[in-house]
Amino acid sequence: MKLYNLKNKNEETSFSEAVKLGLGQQQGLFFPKELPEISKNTLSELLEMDFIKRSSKLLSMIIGDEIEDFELHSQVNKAFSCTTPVLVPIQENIACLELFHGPTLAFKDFGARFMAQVIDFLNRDKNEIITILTATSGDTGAAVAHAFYKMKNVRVIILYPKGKISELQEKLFCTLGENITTISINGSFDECQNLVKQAFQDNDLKKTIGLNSANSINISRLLAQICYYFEAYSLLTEKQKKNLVISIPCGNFGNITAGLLAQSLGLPIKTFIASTNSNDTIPRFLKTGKWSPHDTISTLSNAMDISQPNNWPRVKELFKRKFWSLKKLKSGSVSDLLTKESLKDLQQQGYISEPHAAVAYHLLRKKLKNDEFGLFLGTAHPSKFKNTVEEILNINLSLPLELSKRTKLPILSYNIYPIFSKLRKFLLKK
Ligand SMILES: Cc1ncc(COP(=O)(O)O)c(C=O)c1O
Ligand SMILES: N[C@@H](CCOP(=O)(O)O)C(=O)O
Repeated sequence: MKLYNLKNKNEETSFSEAVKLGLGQQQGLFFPKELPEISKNTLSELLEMDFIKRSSKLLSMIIGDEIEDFELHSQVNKAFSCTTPVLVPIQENIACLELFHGPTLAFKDFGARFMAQVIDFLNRDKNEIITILTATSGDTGAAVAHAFYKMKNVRVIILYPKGKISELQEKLFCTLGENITTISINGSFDECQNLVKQAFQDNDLKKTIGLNSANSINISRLLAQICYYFEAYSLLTEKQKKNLVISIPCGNFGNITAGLLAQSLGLPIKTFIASTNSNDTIPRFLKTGKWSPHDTISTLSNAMDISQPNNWPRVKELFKRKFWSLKKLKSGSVSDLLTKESLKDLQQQGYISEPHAAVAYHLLRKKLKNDEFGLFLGTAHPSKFKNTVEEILNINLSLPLELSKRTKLPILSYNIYPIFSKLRKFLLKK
């Protein structure tokens, strides 16, 4: 597989190099040079396979012969076997694809766990120290911390906006210790993400600490996420497959990039809806053609509180390469008030959800036509937002073991201001 840097198309790399580099020169994201198209016959064969076998096959088709099939299969098996997606019918024409049955109760487990397997493979028999610097608005941090926990020669540093993630999200990754260091930043997620990008521009630092990132900057994260769109499709009836609309709760736009890549490979998805909370840079851009991010606003769906979505250049590139019009992409933003109403609406139908999925559900209901079938993605377990969900729905939620075993542990985080020189000092000292 060859990839190029979106900021400098002359910079080309292999998949392994792109995974090791994370980000290209001038903070440019890597993007696949070839976009294979799967024939109808191959697609039918793939859809007959189980999740692990199909995902290994798909990733092998995309990545090529850089990683042998048996090795890739073993990586996918280790990464995905504890995170199987579940399809839950809500109404006759709407279902939720739950992607939160992994160890950290969010869809981020797919990408983070696959990336950890690839890094482990690439670093095997080498004694290089790697520093995985990652920014999180709540869920990526936990998935990355657990995926790389106690991995030899890897240290993980996670930055998150202080006071802007849920208490339980924080407990899930800031209580681990060992090779996991967490830093709360006095600022927004966007500032955390900018610190990560700045670190990549510092060549001395990069070399000294063996810098990498497990944000969706890293292409391995997104390739892994393509796989669950195929799984979703395989779980539908023939009628449901016909006019399939998928609504995705969007923050950094990694999830939707993976979905659009799945579509570009030949998965017959009719429409995607990019659903955001009040951090609506993309819906406004699609409406007006103007790029004008506002300051990041705190909302109920905190993991989507992102005003400069990192993956947007990849979405734009894909549309350009496929000669698709951006008009094809539906979008919208949902206020906290409507998020609450949607959560209650789901509760009345017997389904307990959480604010991120509720944003996607709201726009799906609004935009779905009579002859269409709609899926919204359940990206996190409701218990990660226990206080919020309990208050809105007037219920008591019990905690899954993954969370309950961490609630009493102390938070081990450091705290700094979003100033790069401070982070640099920390990274060199620690
Ligand atoms: C629960 C949840 N839903 C949705 C999102 C948004 O996903 P993406 O950043 O891939 O757009 C996130 C964070 O990324 C999240 O943690
Ligand atoms: N919402 C994410 C933000 C990080 O984005 P990613 O695309 O790099 O995973 C989170 O939960 O941390």
